Amino acid sequence: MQANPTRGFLWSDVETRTLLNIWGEQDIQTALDGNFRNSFVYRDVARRLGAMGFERTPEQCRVRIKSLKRQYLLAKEGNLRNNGQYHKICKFYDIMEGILSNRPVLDPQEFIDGGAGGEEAVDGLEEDGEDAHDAYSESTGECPYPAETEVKLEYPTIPIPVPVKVTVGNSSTSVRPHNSCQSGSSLPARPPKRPRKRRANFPMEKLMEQFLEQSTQAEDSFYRMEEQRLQAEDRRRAAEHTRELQMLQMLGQMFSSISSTGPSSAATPSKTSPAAHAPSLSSVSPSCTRGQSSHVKRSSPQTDCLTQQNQLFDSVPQGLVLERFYSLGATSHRGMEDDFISQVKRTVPSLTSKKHKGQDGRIGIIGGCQDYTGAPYFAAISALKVGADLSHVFCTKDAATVIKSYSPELIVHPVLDSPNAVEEIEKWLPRLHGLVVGPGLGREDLLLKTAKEVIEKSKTRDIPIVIDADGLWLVTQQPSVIQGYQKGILTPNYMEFTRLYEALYHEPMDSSDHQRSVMQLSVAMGNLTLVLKGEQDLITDGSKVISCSVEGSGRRCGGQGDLLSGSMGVLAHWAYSASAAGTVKSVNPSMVAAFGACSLTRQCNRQAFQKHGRSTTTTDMIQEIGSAFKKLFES
Ligand SMILES: NC(=O)C1=CN([C@@H]2O[C@H](COP(=O)(O)OP(=O)(O)OC[C@H]3O[C@@H](n4cnc5c(N)ncnc54)[C@H](OP(=O)(O)O)[C@@H]3O)[C@@H](O)[C@H]2O)[C@@H](O)CC1
Ligand SMILES: Nc1ncnc2c1ncn2[C@@H]1O[C@H](COP(=O)(O)OP(=O)(O)OP(=O)(O)O)[C@@H](O)[C@H]1O
Repeated sequence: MQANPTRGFLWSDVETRTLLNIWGEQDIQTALDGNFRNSFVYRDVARRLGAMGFERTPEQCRVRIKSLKRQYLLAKEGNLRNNGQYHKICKFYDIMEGILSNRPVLDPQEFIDGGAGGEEAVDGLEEDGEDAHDAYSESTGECPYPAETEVKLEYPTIPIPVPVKVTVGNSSTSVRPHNSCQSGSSLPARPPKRPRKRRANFPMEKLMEQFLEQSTQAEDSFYRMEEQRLQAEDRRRAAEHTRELQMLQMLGQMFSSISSTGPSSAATPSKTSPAAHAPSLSSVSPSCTRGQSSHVKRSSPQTDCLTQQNQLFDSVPQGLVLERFYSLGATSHRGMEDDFISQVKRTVPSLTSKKHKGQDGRIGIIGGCQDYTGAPYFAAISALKVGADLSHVFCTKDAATVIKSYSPELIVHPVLDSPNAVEEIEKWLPRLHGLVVGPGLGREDLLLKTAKEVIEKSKTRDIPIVIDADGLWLVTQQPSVIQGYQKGILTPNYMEFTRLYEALYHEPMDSSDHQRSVMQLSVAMGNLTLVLKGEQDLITDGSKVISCSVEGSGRRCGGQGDLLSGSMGVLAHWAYSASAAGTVKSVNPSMVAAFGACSLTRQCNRQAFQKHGRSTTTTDMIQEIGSAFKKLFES
């Protein structure tokens, strides 16, 4: 698809988030700060965006980033943070803050004046003073704003309801609504340049709020329309993609039936060619998880995916499938797994006699009700076995005695269904390093409400939060409870994933392309780290997908997900501590923790299965945590 140069301002939220993701990546930021020509950097940004399915020119990316920076600075400068107004001005404030707070201080004037500075210059497109003004208008569809207000926002060329009237001293200035501004040849004459000192007398903040509110409304309605259009386009593309795959599969079947009737059928000739250059098929499965087979009649669930995958790889020219896979920016080869394992190793705290109890982690589990007592126990004991010093369970009254009876190691609080549950749990939050919400929580409104409030309070304390099981049910009802919280990790199984996807996108996910779906969902959740559990665990933070395919076994007993979430709670605490201490760099700590916990769970499964075979239970797996951990992360 060709990038459309006339669509400069038409950026959907998802597209913008994806752009910010890419732009915020360490290597891009370093390149922008360093000696590279920015034109090269934005070319790379555009290429990566293209790989995610959004075709944009480098210039469009650059202008969009510049505009976002401007909005961010206006919001920041406008001192609107306290009353929460800043989000109206800059929807992506939190993401920008996350990225820009790690960068050298920005000069707000640089963006307000529209002058080119550092990162802004691009070969042949340098912006400077007034020229920058025009270049900006043309490529974004935004109109120049009277110079004395110094407000430049990105918004589409649709009517803004009421022109804002502004009084400066004795003179009154009518701020022209945006639709008066046409792109290209019909651009109005540029307003006369005013001396800068007049700006000081202007009632800037009030005007800015008023104007921005109106333009944001107009922008919102425009984006809604645009979103609908993009969704329709996505549906069309998905249908096309499915048709393509079906045709290729039919072709493959035709070829194999021809060759199997031929004289050399015993050598399965249809397979020889693709298999010869198939790069580690076991770790490259763009579409298969256990869940997908629920749509397919299956005789042997454990081999189902492999069979489907092999059929596809056998019948379809390899390049087609792999190209699509890699074009999504996904990496899943062995080297990537090794990299992540060594990152996890770096986060593991050393065991020294200088430490006191609690320093290696105090983890809280929110869950446990009359029906489910096993799940919170599994999660809490796994946290301890991985290496946390203390593990707390906050459960209902009737679950508490049962959970206590499983293990004297756990600290059990029977508070979840008490009238002042939130206050009771909040008392403990200052002492907790990680929270796991959901194992055995149940779906009663009252308990979900308590869980929601505890999540809100934990966010203000910057505690890493893993959400699993019924906690994901809550997120499906109210995604905003965790949306955009960078220390949040969601761990859905296939069922939980589809529910969440449909809640956010209002349409079924593309079950032929899980890589893309996890990425989309993560972006829609504000770049939350997401683990789609299955034959391979797919882990993403919206910028890339890594897959964990450490060998497990075919045994799928209930509770493995609880082992995963409990251990992830500890590893998340360790990863964020290591990141703060500079021990791990240039990598999202949540991704490291997620990868570590997935590898560990699978390794436990494998070891337990070697001993117990079909009778393996989660308790057997928990007994393997010590040796599995040592094998993976301490060898
Ligand atoms: N010992 C205990 O106390 C334990 C308690 N637990 C606690 O139970 C609570 C509810 O959790 P949950 O597991 O029943 O709900 P959920 O995951 O929505 O499954 C519902 C249905 O979805 C399906 N399904 C599931 N996975 C799928 C897949 N990959 N691919 C395709 N389909 C899949 C499957 O449907 P089926 O195939 O049976 O028709 C399944 O029955 C929660 O609090 C949890 O923590 C557990 O931790 C276990 C140990
Ligand atoms: N088909 C599979 N092959 C290998 N490992 C798997 C497979 N499915 C899941 N796993 C492993 O088991 C772990 C738990 O995933 P699972 O899908 O069982 O979660 P869950 O349904 O939430 O568990 P729970 O029973 O605790 O609710 C995952 O991290 C993954 O590593």
